[in-house]
Amino acid sequence: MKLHKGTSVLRKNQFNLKKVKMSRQRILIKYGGNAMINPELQKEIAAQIFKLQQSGFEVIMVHGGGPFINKSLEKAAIKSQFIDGLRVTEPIAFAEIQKALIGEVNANLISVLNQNSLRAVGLSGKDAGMVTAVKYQHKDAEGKAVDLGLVGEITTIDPGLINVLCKEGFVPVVACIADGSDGQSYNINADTFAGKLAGAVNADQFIVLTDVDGLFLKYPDPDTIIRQLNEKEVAEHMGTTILGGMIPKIQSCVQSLKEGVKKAIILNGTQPQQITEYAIEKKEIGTTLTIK
Ligand SMILES: Nc1ncnc2c1ncn2[C@@H]1O[C@H](COP(=O)(O)OP(=O)(O)O)[C@@H](O)[C@H]1O
Ligand SMILES: CC(=O)N[C@@H](CCC(=O)OP(=O)(O)O)C(=O)O
Repeated sequence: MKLHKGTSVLRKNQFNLKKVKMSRQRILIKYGGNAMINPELQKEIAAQIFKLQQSGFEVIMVHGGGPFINKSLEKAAIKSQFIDGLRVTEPIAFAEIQKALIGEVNANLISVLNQNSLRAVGLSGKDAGMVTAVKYQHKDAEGKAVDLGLVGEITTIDPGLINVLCKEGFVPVVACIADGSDGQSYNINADTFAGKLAGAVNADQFIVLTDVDGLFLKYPDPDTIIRQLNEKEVAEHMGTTILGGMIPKIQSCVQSLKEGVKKAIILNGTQPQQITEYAIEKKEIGTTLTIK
């Protein structure tokens, strides 16, 4: 059949679009902590995500917001305690944490992203029952059970909503909270949440943004940055080189790789240009995790 010239161009474009969509790479970015507190940095992060989309990537963001939660709890005169990097979450604290993460951090982030050319959609794990959780049963170094309150462990993830949004060019921005089938809502460490979600949505790349260039062999000396680390080396460095906030970041990267993510890296979110330097310009930066 002979097609009208215009139609044939349209068909050709549609075909190309389909092809691009089918081969689109998906990047999940974890954004949190100190790299989040400066609004100017948030604008730059938005510009980086825009560049990724222009280059054909689908982008999903998971965010934390530790410093914002700390402020909210302080304001409400609720004491906050961390055990092994996890915030002990009493019900009264949970209410403030949920307000801070969904009502403040997520809402503000969405405004910044959408004022900077993106079509970002604010979510938490609760939406459409995307992420479900159970109470996390923590054990200390001696194997003794420790009650962390409403800290959750992810049980299921339904990637359907994320797939629909990404296909249409939206940027899902997900706060690290989920419901349990027991009627409780849970507070989940954002690194852990992000790594699990990266695996479940078949992300090609998982980028963890923090406030340093990567993992340093001798923290805080940036000249000792470790460019690549495999699972065996992670085990060797755990508790010696890998300390504090780096523990859940490294663990979530390894977890995501085990669940099929192709590349996992820690980059400096206070240097937002690192995102495209890594994903588009392929510069050798950050700390890359591997499982081989
Ligand atoms: N070996 C290490 N190399 C780099 N940073 C380290 C290392 N060990 C511990 N850290 C700490 O981990 C921090 C990042 O974790 P965290 O503060 O939880 O980040 P975020 O707030 O971005 O979630 C760094 O600022 C640093 O203080
Ligand atoms: C259970 C637990 O510790 N939850 C975290 C969730 C936020 C988070 O992880 O934020 P960052 O990524 O900014 O650290 C908390 O309450 O601080």
